[in-house]
Amino acid sequence: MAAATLARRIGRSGVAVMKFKSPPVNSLSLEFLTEFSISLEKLENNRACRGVIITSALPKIFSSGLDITEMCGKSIEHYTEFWRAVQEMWLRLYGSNMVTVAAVNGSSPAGGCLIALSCDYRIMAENPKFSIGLNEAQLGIVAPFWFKDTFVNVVGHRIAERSLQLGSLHPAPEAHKLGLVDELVPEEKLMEKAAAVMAQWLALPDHARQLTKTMMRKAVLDRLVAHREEDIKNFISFVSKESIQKSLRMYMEMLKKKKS
Ligand SMILES: CCCC/C=C/CC(=O)SCCNC(=O)CCNC(=O)[C@H](O)C(C)(C)COP(=O)(O)OP(=O)(O)OC[C@H]1O[C@@H](n2cnc3c(N)ncnc32)[C@H](O)[C@@H]1OP(=O)(O)O
Repeated sequence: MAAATLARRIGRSGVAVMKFKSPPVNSLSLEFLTEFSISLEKLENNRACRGVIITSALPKIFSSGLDITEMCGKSIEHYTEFWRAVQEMWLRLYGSNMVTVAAVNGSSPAGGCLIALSCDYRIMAENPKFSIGLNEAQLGIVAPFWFKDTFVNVVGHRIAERSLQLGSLHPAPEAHKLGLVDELVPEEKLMEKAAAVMAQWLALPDHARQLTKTMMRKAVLDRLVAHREEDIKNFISFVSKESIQKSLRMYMEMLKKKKS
């Protein structure tokens, strides 16, 4: 692949560390998503690997979510390929047999939040400037049902309903209070804590933990698998609307203006 987005390392403990490295903000482009899914598949098939810690190599940003330029002014074929790659990434991560720990060392809106939500445990740097949440509504777009299902499974229906409707990005302390992240630690302790949590989860017999995880997540995973093509059609029809294209363009302009 042209851009090296990820680094992987499997230690003697059977734990891989995956670091997102796609400057400037780890946005989830088609290339990034494809590389991420392939990396997950390789780790999944590697018997030496029992767990993965996902973090960012960039300062202040875990991931800025789906790459908005992939959803602006592109062909139907491109939207199809892109959305299939988003689905594939989620099916692999949410359905992983490995223990997955997100070490959230920066802001994590929308698709970035989905990645963290799809892990078994989330530890975030206790910096109130870092925020996390499914903010799709703020862009004038709607989080798909499987983003919503993943969110509900973590924080419960009421918190998810309010947070999704408002497109809230929660500063780290609030995210912790809502249960969106499991723990806050000083940024310099993040990886040490992630390794300790990982060791705790890996102390259990794999088969019992894996079957329990499958039992908890299967219904939500099966729902997307059963409606995958319909979900792609919905995405294309939604994102192709001129009103949605306009919202996305305006949002990108707002991001650029913010700088100047
Ligand atoms: C239609 C069905 C549902 C589809 C579901 C979609 C889910 C999604 O994930 S949508 C994406 C939602 N993401 C966001 O709302 C995040 C937007 N970005 C930010 O809020 C900020 O960039 C940041 C907090 C992540 C980082 O702020 P910082 O000040 O450090 O950097 P910036 O100057 O804002 O950005 C640098 C550079 O990157 C571009 N960029 C940022 N985010 C994205 C993105 N998600 N996709 C594409 N490009 C992005 C930004 O425009 C800047 O570009 P330039 O340097 O060219 O100006």
